[in-house]
Amino acid sequence: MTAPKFRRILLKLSGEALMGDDAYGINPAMLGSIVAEIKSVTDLGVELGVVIGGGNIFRGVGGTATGMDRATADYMGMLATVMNAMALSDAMRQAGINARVQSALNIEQVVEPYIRGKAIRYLEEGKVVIFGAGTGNPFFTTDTAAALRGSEIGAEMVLKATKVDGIYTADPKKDPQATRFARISFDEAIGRNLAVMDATAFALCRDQKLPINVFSIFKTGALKRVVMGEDEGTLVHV
Ligand SMILES: Nc1ncnc2c1ncn2[C@@H]1O[C@H](COP(=O)(O)OP(=O)(O)OP(=O)(O)O)[C@@H](O)[C@H]1O
Ligand SMILES: O=c1ccn([C@@H]2O[C@H](COP(=O)(O)O)[C@@H](O)[C@H]2O)c(=O)[nH]1
Repeated sequence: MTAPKFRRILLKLSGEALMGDDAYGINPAMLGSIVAEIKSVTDLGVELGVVIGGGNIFRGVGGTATGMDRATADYMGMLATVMNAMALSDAMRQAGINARVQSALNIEQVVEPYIRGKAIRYLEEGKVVIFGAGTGNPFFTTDTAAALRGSEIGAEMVLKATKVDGIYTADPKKDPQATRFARISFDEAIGRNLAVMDATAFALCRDQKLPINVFSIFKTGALKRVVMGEDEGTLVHV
């Protein structure tokens, strides 16, 4: 059997994707199918860190729309990602995957704090590490957390698993004429202001020479295809 192309990766999972067909929250069937995709790569021996979003529960910008203070709303958003991380970890446990949650915000009665050295040790032991609470700072996103944790753990690639199957010339959900890039450089993605990922995340990955692959979490086998080095979604390169 062919070996995976990557030894250690950072997977950014869309929070919104967890809703499945529901209007809010975590859909158990959707969670189960995401875990099955993850198991297909952990079974290959790939070391996996995961950052999960919170858009299925709460986003800071949504809170500010109702007059809430931005930083307060962002802390709520970060706590939403911890709930998703806990749900994902438990679904992994049920599927026989050994996972640990580490949080960038201290809530030690609930999950352990983020400690880089410990996270790396868990990865070396074959455990999946789920990084909750984003970067721990308001005004950032979980995309930036993925770029940050990916850089810290020495991941060879950031895999952004989202609701669309790659990066397009414009948001494909709004513009049916948009066309997909097979590959795009960081400079072009930033220059074109492509909103699939925030510019801070793109810039950090560019500086760290950490490639990103954007693909659909709804497409069965796509995660494994990326890990095997096959052509899937959009590759963002230096
Ligand atoms: N140029 C583009 N190419 C592809 N998708 C784009 C583009 N511009 C905007 N998008 C939108 O960006 C979305 C993905 O980014 P976003 O981080 O908002 O969602 P997410 O991955 O579901 O994250 P979250 O974890 O916050 O829920 C896609 O669903 C798509 O509709
Ligand atoms: O480093 C971070 C990461 C996230 N937030 C807040 O959490 C929500 C949910 O994250 P998404 O990336 O949008 O899924 C986000 O909208 C922010 O409000 C943060 O403040 N800092």
